[in-house]
Amino acid sequence: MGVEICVEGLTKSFGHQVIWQDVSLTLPAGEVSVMLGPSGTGKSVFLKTLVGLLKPERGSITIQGRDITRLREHDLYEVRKLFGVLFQDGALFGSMNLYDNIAFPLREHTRKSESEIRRIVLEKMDMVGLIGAEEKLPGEISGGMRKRAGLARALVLDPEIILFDEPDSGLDPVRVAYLNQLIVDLNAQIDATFLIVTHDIASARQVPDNIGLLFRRELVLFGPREELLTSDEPVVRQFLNGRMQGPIGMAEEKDAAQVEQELAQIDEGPRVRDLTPRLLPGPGITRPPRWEAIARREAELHGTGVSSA
Ligand SMILES: Nc1ncnc2c1ncn2[C@@H]1O[C@H](COP(=O)(O)OP(=O)(O)OP(=O)(O)O)[C@@H](O)[C@H]1O
Repeated sequence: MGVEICVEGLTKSFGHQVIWQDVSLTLPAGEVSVMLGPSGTGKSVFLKTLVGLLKPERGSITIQGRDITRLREHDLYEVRKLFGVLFQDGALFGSMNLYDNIAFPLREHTRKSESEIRRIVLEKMDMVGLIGAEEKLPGEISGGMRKRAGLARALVLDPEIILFDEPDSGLDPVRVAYLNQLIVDLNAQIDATFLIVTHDIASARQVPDNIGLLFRRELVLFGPREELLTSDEPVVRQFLNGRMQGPIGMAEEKDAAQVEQELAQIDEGPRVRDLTPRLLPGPGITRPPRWEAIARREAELHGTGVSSA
């Protein structure tokens, strides 16, 4: 059923450069959360810190009752097995075919027989729609297929938590739509806790239960999707609308007077509090109770007449 991750007062610096400070949030078990933020605000650093690859200076990350920032390497190794990570480029080995790439964690971290490994690898390749591509090399397939192969590899150890680092980067809008549907379907099927770092606002509007935004070395907001999508916070409005006017500058922050002047000139008209309908698991995917409840709520909100799959 996925596990909860509780982050409290987390601060990460490199030398004198503070990346973010005093970050507190809870990723609820089994839910999908998205982390947004301008480039360079430390979203990837946040993912690496959660999985224990980077050590924070202050704060705690509690998973299954243990603060992983204080674990020794051996115990951390055990906790890492709870995680599956989809890196930006899929992080596949270029010289290995997809089958061997996806089998790699099983061969490295388990004592399973080759026939058992085969069963698991083909099951995960089927889940991400890659059956038939076992012999392909990463260089012979499209970026979208590489992402799906990376996702299949992230799934083979049956993770409780999956971290996605910009799963949509480099994909065309149609492939992004397919990938989003795959993410929602997977969440319904495996019930793990998902955290997705993305720049894609359309995905952030449709996919998650919760959204967070990092800016100016702080977590500006983290909460239910509806809360962020309808927030009046200037940085949130600027980010969601992808416009230049507001606190986020080209490379550096703007001064307060300039921001105030820019905001005064914006005429957004009547606030369109459009809550984009949530993406639901596709037909053929059995909806667990959590997704049934979401579908009912969506149907009430949007009058879509959505019923169970
Ligand atoms: N190992 C490291 N050592 C020193 N500085 C680092 C290290 N890793 C990241 N940084 C710095 O941390 C900051 C945040 O980087 P990060 O890649 O997490 O940003 P991001 O929000 O994911 O950006 P983008 O959206 O462009 O991918 C950057 O200034 C980067 O140079």
